[in-house]
Amino acid sequence: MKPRVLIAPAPLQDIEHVYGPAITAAGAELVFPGKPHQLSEAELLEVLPGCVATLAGSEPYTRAVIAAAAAKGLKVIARAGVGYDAVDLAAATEHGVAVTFAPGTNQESVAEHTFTLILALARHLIRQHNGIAAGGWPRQTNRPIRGTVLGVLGLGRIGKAVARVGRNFGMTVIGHDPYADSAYCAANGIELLPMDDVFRRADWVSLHMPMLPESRQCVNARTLGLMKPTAFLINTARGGVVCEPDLFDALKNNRIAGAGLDVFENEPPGANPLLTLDNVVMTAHTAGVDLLSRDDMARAAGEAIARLITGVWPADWVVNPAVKAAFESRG
Ligand SMILES: NC(=O)c1ccc[n+]([C@@H]2O[C@H](COP(=O)([O-])OP(=O)(O)OC[C@H]3O[C@@H](n4cnc5c(N)ncnc54)[C@H](O)[C@@H]3O)[C@@H](O)[C@H]2O)c1
Ligand SMILES: O=C(O)[C@H](O)COP(=O)(O)O
Repeated sequence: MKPRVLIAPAPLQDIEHVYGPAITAAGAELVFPGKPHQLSEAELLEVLPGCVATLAGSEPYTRAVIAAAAAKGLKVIARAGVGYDAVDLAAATEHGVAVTFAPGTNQESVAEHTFTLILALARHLIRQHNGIAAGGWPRQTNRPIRGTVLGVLGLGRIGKAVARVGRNFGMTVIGHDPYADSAYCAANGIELLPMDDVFRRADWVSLHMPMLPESRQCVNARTLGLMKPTAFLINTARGGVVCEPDLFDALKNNRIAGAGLDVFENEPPGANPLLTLDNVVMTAHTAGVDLLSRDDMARAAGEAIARLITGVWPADWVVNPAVKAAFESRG
C-alpha cells in the first residue's frame, strides 16, 4: 500500500496540480478529507491516523492529534504557510514528527493586504460604501497616508515588505524587533526604536511578529494607552498577540482611531464584540493567501513532504531540527 498524505486545507484541494506531482513522484497517494471548512481537532483525529504526512493549513495539531497519528505512522506536518503556532511543536518533537514551514512564500501578499486595510481605514471605504448603498451620499474628508508614520512591529520577511511599501507611499517608517537586522533597517530607511516608542510615535501600528509566549497579548491596555488617539492598529499577524477585550475598550472609547483586523483569537470569531464597532475593518484571515502566494505555499509544502518521505532532510524548512535523530530512527 502506498503511504498516504493528507491534504488538510479545503482551499488547496483544487490546486492538486501544484503540490501533487512532487508527492506522487515520491511514491505516496493524496487523501482529501472532503470537508469545505477548516478541520477541527475531532476531524483530524478521524482522518490523520494512517497518513505518513499532512500538508497542513491552520487546523489544530494538538498533542492528542499528534500522539494518535504518530502511533499510526505520521512523520511529517508540512505547513503550507508561515505561522506554525497551531502545531504543538514539543509534542511533534517528542513523537519524532518533523514540522516544516514555507518561509518567504507570502510576504508580498500580506504586505498588499496590510495596505488594503490601511487604505480602507484612511479612505473610510466601508462607511462610504455602506452609506451609498443605503441611499446616502456620505462625503468625508479622507486621511492621507503619505507623510504619516508607519510603525512596524516584527521586521522579518513580512515586516520588511510592509516597510518597503510604506516607504513607497511616502510614509516615515519606524519599527521594533528584538532580533532586528539593523544593517538592513539602516540601509532601507527604517528607524529602530524600543517597542513603546513605536506605539507612541506611529500613526499606524502594524503587527508582524510570530505568535509566541513572549508576544502573546503584547498589544494590551498599557501599550494601546501609549498610542495617539488619531492612530490605528493593523493586525495581520495572529489574534493572540492582541488582548481583544482591551482593544475593544480602546476602540469603543475612541482611545485610538480604529483598527484593521485580519486575524482573531478565535477564528471564525463568533460573537466577538469587536464585530459590532464601526471603526474596525475586518477580513477573514486572508492576508497571506492570493493566487500567487497560495501556489508558492502549497508547492513548498508538497516539496518538503516529498523530500522527507524519500529521506532528504530539508534543513531550511524544518522548524524542529531536534527531531532529526528520532525522525530518522523511525525509518
Ligand atoms: N494573516 C495571514 O494570513 C498571515 C500570513 C503570513 C504570516 N502571518 C503571520 O505573520 C508572522 C510573521 O511572518 P514572517 O514571514 O514575517 O516571519 P519572520 O520569521 O520572517 O519574521 C518575524 C519577525 O518577528 C520578530 N519578532 C519575534 N518576536 C517579536 C516580538 N515580540 N516583537 C517584535 N518582533 C518580534 C522576529 O525577530 C522576526 O524578525 C507569522 O508568524 C504568522 O503568524 C499571517
Ligand atoms: O501563517 C501563514 O502563512 C498564514 O496565516 C497563512 O496560512 P493559513 O491561511 O493556513 O492560516
